Amino acid sequence: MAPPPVDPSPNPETQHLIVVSNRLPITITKDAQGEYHFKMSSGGLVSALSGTKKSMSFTWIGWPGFAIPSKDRPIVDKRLMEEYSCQAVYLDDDVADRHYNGFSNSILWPLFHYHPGEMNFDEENWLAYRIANMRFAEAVRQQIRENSMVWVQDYHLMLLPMLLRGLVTGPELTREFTSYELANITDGIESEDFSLDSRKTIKGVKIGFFLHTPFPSSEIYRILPVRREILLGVLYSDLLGFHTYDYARHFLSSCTRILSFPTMPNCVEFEGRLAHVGTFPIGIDPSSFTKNLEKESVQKRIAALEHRFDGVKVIVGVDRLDYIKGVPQKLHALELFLTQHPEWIGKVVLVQLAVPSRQDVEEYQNLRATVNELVGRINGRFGTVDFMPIHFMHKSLAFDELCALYAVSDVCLVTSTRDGMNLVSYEYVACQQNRQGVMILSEFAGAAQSLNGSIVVNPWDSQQVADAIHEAVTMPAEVRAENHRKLFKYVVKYNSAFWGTSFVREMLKIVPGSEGMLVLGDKAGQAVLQPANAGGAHLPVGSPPV
Ligand SMILES: O=P(O)(O)OC[C@H]1O[C@H](O[C@H]2O[C@H](CO)[C@@H](O)[C@H](O)[C@H]2O)[C@H](O)[C@@H](O)[C@@H]1O
Ligand SMILES: O=c1ccn([C@@H]2O[C@H](COP(=O)(O)OP(=O)(O)O)[C@@H](O)[C@H]2O)c(=O)[nH]1
Repeated sequence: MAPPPVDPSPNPETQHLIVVSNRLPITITKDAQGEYHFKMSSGGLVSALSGTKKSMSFTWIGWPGFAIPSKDRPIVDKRLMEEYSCQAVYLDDDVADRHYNGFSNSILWPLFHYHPGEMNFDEENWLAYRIANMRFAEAVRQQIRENSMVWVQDYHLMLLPMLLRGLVTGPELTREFTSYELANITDGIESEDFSLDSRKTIKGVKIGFFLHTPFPSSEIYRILPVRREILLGVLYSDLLGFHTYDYARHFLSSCTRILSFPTMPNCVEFEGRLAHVGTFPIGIDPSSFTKNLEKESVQKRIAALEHRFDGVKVIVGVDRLDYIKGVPQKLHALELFLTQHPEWIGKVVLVQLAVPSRQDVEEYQNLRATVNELVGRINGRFGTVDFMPIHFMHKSLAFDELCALYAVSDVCLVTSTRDGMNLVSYEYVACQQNRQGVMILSEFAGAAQSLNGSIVVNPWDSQQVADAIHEAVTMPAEVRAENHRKLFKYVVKYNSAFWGTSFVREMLKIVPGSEGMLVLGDKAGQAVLQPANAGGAHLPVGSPPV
């Protein structure tokens, strides 16, 4: 079967793209009068994809974040589609809770961030994960047409590529292995909406998947009781993207060790098809920060903060209150620094913003107590009537305030014990054109592979982090300027639009078979496999790791 001709200059700007993520990028609220309000949300994935939106048109499908009664759904759906090009996936409260808190954030999240001790595997939560993924598959199917490109985001939706592939491939083209695996995932789940009986072939559909978290070493990954199902779930994608080369490499070795599938450096071969694997480091939309800093109100706020912290070096920390962000490690290092350098007491403050996150999950509640205690202890030890070394806020900040805080800070301190990328480090660099502050970055954040010009530290080594704080607050202006120049150049060039368009361009280069699979030839039922991009180096696509 000859592959259809490929457009030699694929153009992401004209592509029909369906983005699917757990959360919609819109925060929906209902007031006392029963009226609905819609607002663009904040957060890493939202900011990255908002940048992409400038250069591509897409429909975004996701969960609205809370239960919306059936009678209200038509009006919500209408506004979402007309004003934001979005479609909601409605989940029952119990399914939503078990899918998000129970499976995604209590099993996959801790495991992917090397915290197997925090992992609580539970069959009910696994069932909810499968149900939620099926609901998403059904919602996406409503939008799919011939040659659609579907781009699935993150660990909440790792079964979706397989379920979608099942829905857009007619029974006549579905191989036995796939039928068996689909039955395994959907087994025992009654659904009016999701029925494999109604599947039919829709030609040219391409499916991409991007993981925003790390993919752990196969030695950690293999702990997962449903390790096979999750790997197979994403392998039905045409292109799988990761932030760093290491995450991609870990994924490939898990495919070899757990599934015994043949892998090449940039793809996995199975079921007569190829799943391509690539590295696409995400970025931010730097202009949204630089432009915001020009606003008069933000300039006034910067002046007020500079006055407030006159003569004091400000270290900023901006983290969701998550155990992966290494906030206790950061506090220990600050304590050590102040102990070893008492001359800096009263002259350095840490402004730590801890954004509330996933508060229904027990580990997050425990972390809050630990952090509160540490902040109290350090402030009690080094604080005076006039001065507190840590300004701690457990809240989220408005964008203007966040930009002003980034801009007035002399140092940004990121001590994540694992972090897929860490966009805060990029945002800090974007806001530092005037001050040219110092970026201290954990080697365990994906960003450390790209942000050349930072001081890279091991957050578990308190002495090293304390030394880095000292180096940062005493760094000569010309060294700061040179480091910032490199960092800023990188952040501007490898921005979120670059990330999004690079991924889509790679998808466009892949040649689908008539059934949307990457089979380039078929002899007597035996697939003849060739990489869609002969010699194509999907590793790395974005920028070379520094
Ligand atoms: O939606 P939440 O549960 O509140 O969590 C917020 C996001 O957290 C995770 O972010 C990751 O994606 C960032 C962008 O690629 C990356 O920089 C960061 O290192 C990751 O932790 C999660 O993966 C997102 O889905 C959540 O929206
Ligand atoms: O009060 C705040 C402070 C920060 N952020 C944003 O949260 C994102 C954090 O992304 P990152 O990749 O650093 O980590 P994640 O929280 O996604 O794991 C950044 O875009 C921040 O600007 C936010 O939404 N509200």
